[in-house]
Amino acid sequence: MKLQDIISGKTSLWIFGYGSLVWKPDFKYKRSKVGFIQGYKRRFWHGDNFHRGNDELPGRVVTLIEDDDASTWGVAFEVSGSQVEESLKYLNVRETVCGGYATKMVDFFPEEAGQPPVQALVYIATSDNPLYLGPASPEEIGTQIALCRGKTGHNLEYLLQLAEFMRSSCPHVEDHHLFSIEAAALTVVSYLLAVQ
Ligand SMILES: N[C@@H](CCC(=O)N[C@@H](CS)C(=O)NCC(=O)O)C(=O)O
Repeated sequence: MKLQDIISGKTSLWIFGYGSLVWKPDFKYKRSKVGFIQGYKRRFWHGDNFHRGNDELPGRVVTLIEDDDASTWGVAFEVSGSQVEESLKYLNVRETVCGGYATKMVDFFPEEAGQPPVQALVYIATSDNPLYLGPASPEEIGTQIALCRGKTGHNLEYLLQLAEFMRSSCPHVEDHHLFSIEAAALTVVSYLLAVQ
């Protein structure tokens, strides 16, 4: 895949989303496919002081951690022609400038049987990123998410929308990390509502 061919619109570009992009891409695309990438696990180990948190109370959003035995399910979006530049410009601000994510090319495997893998662009926040928060228990992460909000909305929305995507579009995938955090966050929310 040559960058020149993509920019000139000769070939399309696939962009893989595994967090907010799966339920809110907010850029124009030609088509999308559910599928997975190999060699990475999705973890709520990245901080967010813009979209879902602030400097005092950073939210938690997902990133990808290298793990040869893991795969991460999400959605790949195909962009072509003018959509390429438009989507990359938009994502550069949303993901890189505001979110601290860097880009990488990976193989994306569509869920449909017999479909060959395609190269896809993915946004990953690495552990050397100043916003990186690292591992914590589901209870700690769930509590942080239940209490945080930022310029785009509540951190809880970010969590619940991703959990709902996985249940509805990837029902065969058991994502213990995601669903244990969802359960912990909902426990905190039900407690806060009960003591109101
Ligand atoms: N790069 C991942 C995660 C993207 C993500 O969650 N990025 C945050 C930036 S910190 C975002 O776009 N948030 C928008 C929102 O929370 O609505 C993906 O492909 O979905």
